[in-house]
Amino acid sequence: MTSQPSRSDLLQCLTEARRRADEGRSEVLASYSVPWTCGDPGKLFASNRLVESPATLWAIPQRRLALVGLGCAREFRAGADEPWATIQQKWRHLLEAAVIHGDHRLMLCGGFAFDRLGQRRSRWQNFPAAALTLARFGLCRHGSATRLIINILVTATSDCAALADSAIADWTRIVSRPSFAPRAAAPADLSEPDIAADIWKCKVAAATESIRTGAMDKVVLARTRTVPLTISVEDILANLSETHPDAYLFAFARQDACFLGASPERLIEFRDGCLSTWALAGSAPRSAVETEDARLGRGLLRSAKDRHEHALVVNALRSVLTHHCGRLHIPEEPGLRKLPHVQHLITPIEGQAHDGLQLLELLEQLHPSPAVGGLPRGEALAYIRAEEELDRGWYAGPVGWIDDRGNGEFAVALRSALLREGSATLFAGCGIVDGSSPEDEYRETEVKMRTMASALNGPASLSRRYG
Ligand SMILES: C=C(O[C@H]1C=CC=C(C(=O)O)[C@@H]1O)C(=O)O
Repeated sequence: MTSQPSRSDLLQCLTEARRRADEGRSEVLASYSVPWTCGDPGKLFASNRLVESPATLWAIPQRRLALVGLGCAREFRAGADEPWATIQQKWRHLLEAAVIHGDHRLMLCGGFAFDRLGQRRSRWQNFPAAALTLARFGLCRHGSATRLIINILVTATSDCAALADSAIADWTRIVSRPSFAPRAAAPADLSEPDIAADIWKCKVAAATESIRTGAMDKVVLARTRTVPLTISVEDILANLSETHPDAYLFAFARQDACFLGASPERLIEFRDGCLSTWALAGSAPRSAVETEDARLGRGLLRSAKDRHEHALVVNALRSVLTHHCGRLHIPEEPGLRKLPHVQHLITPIEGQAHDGLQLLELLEQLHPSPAVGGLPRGEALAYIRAEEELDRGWYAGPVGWIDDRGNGEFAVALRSALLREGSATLFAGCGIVDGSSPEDEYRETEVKMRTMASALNGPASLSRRYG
């Protein structure tokens, strides 16, 4: 069922917020929602991302879950030396006096840089170290039900009628904004060149040697590949959604840049104290031939090197979670997570958090897990900063959402690319442990980049799922 936003209901919500602001609050949130018939969330995001910045998209196609955020009512940030829990405190403070009209949850959506202390390069200039956005316009689809949400901050002097009118007019413009045509091929921006294959393999060899001599147990090294962008964001999202229906689809547009991907890795799902996280590490390619694919999977399950790489992640998650959980369930043996181009070892972990534990506090302790950083964490991060020669930006950082009850879900921003100025920079990394081979690790990053490479190649490549 679709209904237009009702001017009188929105005005009533805004007026009540102004009344509360008048009682001594500097600003009060008015949050209004109405049922909506969702078109294509990817299209809505893509056609508005340059005008309604920041724009956010979060979706799990298989679960029929999609969140789109356009524009900003309030953005919460944490500086490099501020705990992420401060964001949750500020969020709770804003919610205390909020006026809510409609049957919806209020949600922040956004992401965190992989390394808040790492060097910043220009390509990530609009992506802060931590930014969770309360969108001015939100679309929340859950199964067959979708709601349009309008969030507005009101002060004691706000003109509520003008706010209501401009919100309704802006939403009308948003839904009728046409899609962008696919961009013509533009020269790729190579001002920050990607590392040459030989040099990267030397880095892997050097890291393996460091590990062999006992400086670390594991380090994840990443690299990039930059290609011209010849396809629209709408088509990229449609391709990802079709090929990776059970992945976390995410897209964050900030000014003219857009970071997007299809992540296979859950960092945390948190619902009323029940939490779930996945250890995901250890990889093998897929094969289109079933028997060969099964052989590759068995080989991965038996590989001592991959089992060790995986166990380091499981143990690191266990040591964080034991402090915070009454009940904790960790299977003894990993299983396989099969994706279109690659298969991974996976251990799904579940627990019951102690009372009072906050999602963002836990998130900060879980990140970066050795699946994207290394072990010991401090040594691995220092090694990455010194040797990787890459600003990872939001790649391999947590991306996701948190709602007004403190529930939420965050994925690790893998299998992703940053689009900017006619080019797409693809990111991929792999865990280096004792016994890693530079050739194999290089090939593994190539395979991991295929998620984005094939989505960027347009519909023609989609039939070659294992190519
Ligand atoms: C760092 C990445 O993958 C991680 C997640 C799964 C498997 C991994 C591995 O086998 O190395 C990595 O730890 C990436 O995709 O860029």
